[in-house]
Amino acid sequence: MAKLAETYGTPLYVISEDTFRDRARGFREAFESAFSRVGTEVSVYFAGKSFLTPEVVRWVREEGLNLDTASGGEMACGLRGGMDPARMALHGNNKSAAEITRALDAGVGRIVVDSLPEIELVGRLARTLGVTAPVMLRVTPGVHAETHDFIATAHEDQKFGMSLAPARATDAQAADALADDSSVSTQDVADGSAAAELPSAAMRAVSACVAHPNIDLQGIHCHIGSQIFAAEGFAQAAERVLTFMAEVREKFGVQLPQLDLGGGYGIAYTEADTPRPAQEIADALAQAVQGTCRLLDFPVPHLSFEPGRAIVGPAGITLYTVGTLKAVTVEPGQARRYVSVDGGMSDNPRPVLYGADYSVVVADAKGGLSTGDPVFSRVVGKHCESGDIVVNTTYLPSDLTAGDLLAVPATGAYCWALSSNYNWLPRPTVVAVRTVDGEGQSRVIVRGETEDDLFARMSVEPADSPDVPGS
Ligand SMILES: Cc1ncc(COP(=O)(O)O)c(C=O)c1O
Ligand SMILES: N[C@@H](CCCC[NH3+])C(=O)O
Repeated sequence: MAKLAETYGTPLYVISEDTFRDRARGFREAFESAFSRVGTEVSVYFAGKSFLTPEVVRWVREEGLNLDTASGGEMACGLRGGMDPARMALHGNNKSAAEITRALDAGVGRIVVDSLPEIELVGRLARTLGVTAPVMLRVTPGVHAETHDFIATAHEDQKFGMSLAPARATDAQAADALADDSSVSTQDVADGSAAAELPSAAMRAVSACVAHPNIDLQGIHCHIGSQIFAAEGFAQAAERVLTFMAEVREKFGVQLPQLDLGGGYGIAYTEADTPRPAQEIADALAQAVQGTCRLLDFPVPHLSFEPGRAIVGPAGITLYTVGTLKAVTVEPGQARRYVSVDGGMSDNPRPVLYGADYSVVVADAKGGLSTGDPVFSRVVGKHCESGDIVVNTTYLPSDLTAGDLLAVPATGAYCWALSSNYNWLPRPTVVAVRTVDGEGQSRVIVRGETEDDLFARMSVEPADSPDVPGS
């Protein structure tokens, strides 16, 4: 770590290619083996939103995973990294016509449609291009995942997906649908008597897809949220979506061949987190899917999964250099030492966004040699925000001094991906490390930004332009 910091400077994101590959392969093999025992195949998509560069795309494809993208930019990165478009998925609750056209043109394997209006848009664009769009429908199964509200995505009152719950006449969308349906009178809408007849948004979406000649409806997608430990939520979601697929079969005579259960598997940020091994999650899910399919007399579909954090999160570490140290009285007789480092919320906004906890270790030689007592500490960044916390509560040795090196583990996911230039801090370098023939190697996979990079995108008036009088 000290050598990396010396070579590349800090703050520094360090990504272990070996850990990434091991975890990517581990997830793929765990899901493949669990579901082969219940007689079906699986595809594992790496969720690119967690951390994506062309180099990462190469690791993903070499390990036999597919790629989940959530924007035109992520899709472009996948293509630039050499991913077969057929092995890519495009997500998003507000895809632009340009993004959809690009996906159709490139031959992206699945477009995960998020809303009723999007079906119309995808269908129209596919017709214009003379192609058939491969579509999955994202539904919200109404599962309340135990995680931070901002990263839970399967309950009703949020922006993603289409509800499986029957619509009520009071719903704005439902009222529109009823108004469009000539078999229902305005009076029925007004007094709500047609409500029981009204199908869910998800069922109406299936109906629209089935009717469209340029849409090939392949299956259903759901994603209950992120950083989830309990397998029950995933199993419950699978059960509800499979029940819906059986209803689709009954209503439309169509047996959808694909079920995508998204990602969301939690990782350990601190010792308090207890993630389950991939094999355990996969086995539990395979059992739940098989059990539900038996009950419904529905053939087990092809399954897909989209882990992001669980693959890249533990592969990343951020290195910081200690700067200012300050003791603050918390209450009489109790002090907290504030340890400021040379980065913060611009390279990791997760603590301020989600109250996320991290751990920290001293990463230079002193880490191993220190005889200093542990001191109650908080590691903070250098930004103009008091919420700019890196590690909320920790103990660091009393002899910690400016210039020491700290390492924060488990920063591989949603740190670089969410980074910013707040306070004009250039984004740090990302260096990938691996072991070849017993030798550690490192190389830059994303060059750190310089001030010139930041100025390069701005109009800069010549220094001799006149000041506004009086200013
Ligand atoms: C549709 C979808 N798939 C996959 C993921 C990846 O989630 P995670 O990184 O928690 O595995 C997300 C993010 O929550 C998502 O929205
Ligand atoms: N950005 C979130 C995860 C969002 C997952 C994408 N839907 C996090 O850092 O935990």
